[in-house]
Amino acid sequence: MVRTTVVSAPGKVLIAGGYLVLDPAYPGTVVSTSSRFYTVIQSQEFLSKNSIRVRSPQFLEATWSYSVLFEPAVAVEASPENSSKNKFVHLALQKTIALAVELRGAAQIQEALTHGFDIAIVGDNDFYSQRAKLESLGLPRTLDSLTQITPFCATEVHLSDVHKTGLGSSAALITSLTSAILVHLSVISESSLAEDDSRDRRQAHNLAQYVHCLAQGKVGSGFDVSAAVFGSHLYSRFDPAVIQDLMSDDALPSQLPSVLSPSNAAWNYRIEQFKLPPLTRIMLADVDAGSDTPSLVGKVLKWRKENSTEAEALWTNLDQQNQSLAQTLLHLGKLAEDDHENYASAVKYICSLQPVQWVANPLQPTSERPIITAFYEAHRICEAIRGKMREMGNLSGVPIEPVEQTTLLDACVSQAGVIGGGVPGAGGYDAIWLLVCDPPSCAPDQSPLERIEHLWSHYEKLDVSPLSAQESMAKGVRVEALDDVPGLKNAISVS
Ligand SMILES: Nc1ncnc2c1ncn2[C@@H]1O[C@H](COP(=O)(O)OP(=O)(O)OP(=O)(O)O)[C@@H](O)[C@H]1O
Ligand SMILES: C[C@@](O)(CCOP(=O)(O)O)CC(=O)O
Repeated sequence: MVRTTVVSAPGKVLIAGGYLVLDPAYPGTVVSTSSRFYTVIQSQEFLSKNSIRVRSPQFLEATWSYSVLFEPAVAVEASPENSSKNKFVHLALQKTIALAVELRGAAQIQEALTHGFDIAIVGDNDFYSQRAKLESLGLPRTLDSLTQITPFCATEVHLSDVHKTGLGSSAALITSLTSAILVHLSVISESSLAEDDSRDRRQAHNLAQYVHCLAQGKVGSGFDVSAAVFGSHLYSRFDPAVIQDLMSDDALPSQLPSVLSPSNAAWNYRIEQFKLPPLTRIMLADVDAGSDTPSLVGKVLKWRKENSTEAEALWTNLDQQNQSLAQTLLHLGKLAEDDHENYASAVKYICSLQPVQWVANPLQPTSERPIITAFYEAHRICEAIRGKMREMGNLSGVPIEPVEQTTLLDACVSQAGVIGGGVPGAGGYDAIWLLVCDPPSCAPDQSPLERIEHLWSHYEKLDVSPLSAQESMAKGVRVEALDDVPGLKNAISVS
């Protein structure tokens, strides 16, 4: 029987904390998405000993072959016949196998590679823009249309030409790939990877975080990898010094176990529980081809450095608003837990009213009032954060929430039942997020979801296409059964 390991990891949306989260003093609020990357590893008799073949069947000419050498030192070499390079995949193989050899000994890893590994990697359709596909199928840009596209559908382009949607494909890919190899080589156990804060999960985090930094050639805040491993949370970054010694070309495999160890206290990232309130749903839109995040980040950080007094005041204010938003959303979750009936009834009530009307009704039952007030507070804070992010953009000369996005977001957040929204992460032209009420059994003409879909699909000033992602119910990285993921077996089968 072919031995198979499947590990998935979610994408992310940073709803609050863009730029600030680069500084360990300021937490960011990251929501992990139902859209995931999947890595499927199969030990195949037809592949030669110590060989690894990696395939990304959603792309043209996306197969890469590698050989694992154990002498004189462990190394993973790309085949000269590969038609392209994939730095992310290559580094993931090199570092994960080197760590595995250090932790389990070369003999165990060599034994596991008696039959070569076939590794297939696929991402949910949400990671890549589906506008062209919807158009070619003659389908309107709605959530329902997205369900009609084959899961993990072929993009018909080379990987380097794909239009990504900003959900953090590389972080989800690296996390699912490195964790899948660790599980397949029995370096970490399936059951322990599933536990919230287990050693194995932290081991998977430290490795993925390191490989992602190496592949990107820089140490970002790391919230994307952290969301891929742990799911939604409030994230405060780690000190880059922890991996500094491993970032150079001279780094030795023997350094990996201690630096990447789950017991290494220098991994000082902080994670606090977070999830969106019940009966609400995040909605994401792929807006327009866009902005170049690295240059946005560079400019904002330069402005902050050169204008430290003004920046300090702005950062402090934004941080207060960011934290208030997270706490208000968590408080709503608590209110729902304490009194689900009144909570559900309050959600239903605000569903058909614009935010400005939510707290205007003096006849509101007192039992629902604190709930509605908290929803209004969340709305108000989202708007305040948007204002401050615009200010950051204006001051640093960067289109964080450019005027086109402002017009679109204003139209969205004034709809009945919309709690708030903004530009995710670094901002720019290419995406927006909204938090909308999503009560059960809502008549279509009463549903905020449908109102937003209608607004987006009829919006003439910009191309706006929904993504199907919701908040992930499963927390972060997880082992899957190949047959249980709809469309996965088909997507990875060799045609
Ligand atoms: N399906 C895939 N198969 C193999 N490699 C992939 C795949 N998707 C992404 N990659 C790797 O990740 C790299 C893209 O990384 P990059 O950092 O540009 O993405 P990102 O910023 O995470 O994207 P996003 O816009 O989704 O946030 C690609 O060059 C490739 O090496
Ligand atoms: C600007 C920044 O804070 C967020 C970038 O987020 P995104 O890639 O736009 O989702 C950078 C970072 O945190 O690494």
